[in-house]
Amino acid sequence: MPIKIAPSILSSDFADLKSELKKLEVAGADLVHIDVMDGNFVDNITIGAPVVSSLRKNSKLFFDVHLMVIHPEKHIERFVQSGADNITVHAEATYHLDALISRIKSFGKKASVALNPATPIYMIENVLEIVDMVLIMTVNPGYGGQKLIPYTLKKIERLANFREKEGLTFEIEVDGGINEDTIVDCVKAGADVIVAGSYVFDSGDVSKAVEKLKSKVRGLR
Ligand SMILES: O=C(CO)[C@@H](O)[C@H](O)COP(=O)(O)O
Repeated sequence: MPIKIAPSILSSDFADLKSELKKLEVAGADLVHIDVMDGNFVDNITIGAPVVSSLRKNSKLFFDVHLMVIHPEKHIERFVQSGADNITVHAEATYHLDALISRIKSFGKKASVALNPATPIYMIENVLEIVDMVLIMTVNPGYGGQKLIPYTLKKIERLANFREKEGLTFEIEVDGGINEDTIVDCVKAGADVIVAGSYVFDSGDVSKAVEKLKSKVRGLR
C-alpha cells in the first residue's frame, strides 16, 4: 500500500485557500487534511462547514476532515453536506463512539477515529473493525508547528501490530510534527497516511515539499 501524503491547510494562507488547494492538486497530494477546531476541545478556532462547502466547489481533492470539537455528533450532517469525504472524530470528545461511527458511514462517508497522545489504544479497541482509519495524534492537538512526541511512535507500532494480528484493514494516519526525518520513523512504525502542515506550507514550494516527503518513504514498505 503506497504511503499517502495529506497536507494540512492549518498552515496555509486562509485568505487564499482556493489557490492553496490548487497548489496541493498540482503537487500530487493524496488527500487534503482540514482541521476544524472549536475553541473548546482545543484552544484554537479555525473553520466550519460553510468554508468546507466553498472549498468543495473548487477542488476535487479527497477532503479529510478532522473534527477537533466537543460533541462532534452535533455537526455530522453539516460536514456530510459540505462535501467531506472522510470525517474523523475524537474518541475523547463523544460518549457514543460506536453510534457516531455508524452514523457517519450511513451517509456513505469514510469514518475515522482520532486519539490524543495520552489516550491509550485500548479505548477504541472495540471499534477498530468498523473504522476506515485511526488518527494517532503525534502532538497535542490545537496548533501547527509543534514537535512530535516520541512515545507516540510506540503507539503507532502497537496499533499496527494489533491490526496485523487481528487481520483488520483500517489505515493508520499520523498528525503533528511531521518533517522529512519524522516521516520515516512514523512509516517504519506502521503509519500509512501522513499529515503535514508547517513542513509543506512554510517550505515556500509546496510541490517540492510533498515530493520530498514521498521520496523519503518510497520503498520503505
Ligand atoms: O491537527 C493538527 C494540529 O492540531 C495538525 O493537522 C497540524 O496542522 C499539524 O501541523 P504540523 O505539526 O504539521 O505543523
